[in-house]
Amino acid sequence: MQEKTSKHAGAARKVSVLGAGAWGTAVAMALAQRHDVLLWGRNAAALQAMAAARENSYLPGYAFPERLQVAADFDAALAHVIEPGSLLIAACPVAGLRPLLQSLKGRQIPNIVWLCKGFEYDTGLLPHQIVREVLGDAVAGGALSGPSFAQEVAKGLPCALTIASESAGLRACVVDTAHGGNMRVYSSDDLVGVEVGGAVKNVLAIATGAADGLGLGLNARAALITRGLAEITRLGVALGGKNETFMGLTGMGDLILTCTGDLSRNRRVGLGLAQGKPLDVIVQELGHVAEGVPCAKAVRDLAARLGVEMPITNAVAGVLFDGDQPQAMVARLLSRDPRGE
Ligand SMILES: NC(=O)c1ccc[n+]([C@@H]2O[C@H](COP(=O)([O-])OP(=O)(O)OC[C@H]3O[C@@H](n4cnc5c(N)ncnc54)[C@H](O)[C@@H]3O)[C@@H](O)[C@H]2O)c1
Ligand SMILES: O=P(O)(O)OC[C@H](O)CO
Repeated sequence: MQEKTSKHAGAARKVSVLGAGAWGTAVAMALAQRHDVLLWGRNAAALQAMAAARENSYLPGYAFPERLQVAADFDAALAHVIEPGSLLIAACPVAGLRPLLQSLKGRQIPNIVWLCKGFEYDTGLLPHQIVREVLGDAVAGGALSGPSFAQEVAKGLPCALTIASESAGLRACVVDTAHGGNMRVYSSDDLVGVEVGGAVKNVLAIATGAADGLGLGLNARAALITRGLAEITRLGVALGGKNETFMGLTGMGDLILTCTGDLSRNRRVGLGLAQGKPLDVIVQELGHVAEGVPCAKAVRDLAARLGVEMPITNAVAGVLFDGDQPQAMVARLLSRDPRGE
């Protein structure tokens, strides 16, 4: 894992990353160690500043590799990946995925990979379902997910991710492109399981942040993470995911990272709620997306429709949207009837 160039590292490819937030930039930087990467963002002024400084102010102090170029021209980003075997990466939040994909409709695009973790707020759809709705079945696509803070990846620290796709060709292309150096990439055909794990862990990180912020201790934290994993698994299996996926990188792995790592924006939402800060103030202070907020509402609605029990998610949604106090969230969880584990 510490080797600079793995023997599995594939030949240089063309990659375009659409979305120049923290994660899109960190992934672009990692891939530009070996590939020609073009990073596109919708804010031309921010892109110009990045091109001049050779860094993104979201990730201060981490210089862009030579093979990373930035562009505000959407057509140029698509032209960059015209050759077969190239990779297009959608790196926006879930809320931006549908509009971004709509601008790809009717264009010639290669394999597409998305990095967002959540359910769409209004529809309750997972990212792959949005991709299918907008682009149809003809385009091979997959979700790249797993425990990964942008700052650590930008710094070049080791991480392990999973590419989930129903297309074996897409999985092979992504492994060939991204596996190597300090990044390990595993494959899975369980798109639903991988996406559900990545989405719901954000809600549970809000719960854990709130519990830690209230000083409830490490025992409470471990209980929330463990029962949270049971909750993720129940929903994921009900939606067609595989049980074992939730024990892997995109399930338990990402849940542990996000619930315990102070780099997590979702955990920081929970810490802020415990301090009594209003949600809009917390979100404004973050300056980044916290997917667990819209996801809590989408998951609460979906679980109710499916008859899946999700007490921690419901308690988080109560604090976020119904004016419940974080202390009441804990009391509500503790007062549930005893049951078999
Ligand atoms: N930051 C991380 O450590 C990390 C790690 C793994 C996964 N993710 C996931 O990646 C996604 C993006 O997170 P981030 O950290 O980059 O968020 P961020 O808040 O740092 O940046 C989001 C970026 O997306 C852009 N954007 C929004 N809507 C868009 C649209 N329609 N078209 C193009 N660009 C659009 C914004 O302008 C902004 O630059 C989220 O779903 C997040 O959960 C983040
Ligand atoms: O900062 P968060 O809470 O959005 O989490 C980032 C990544 O999803 C961790 O894998």
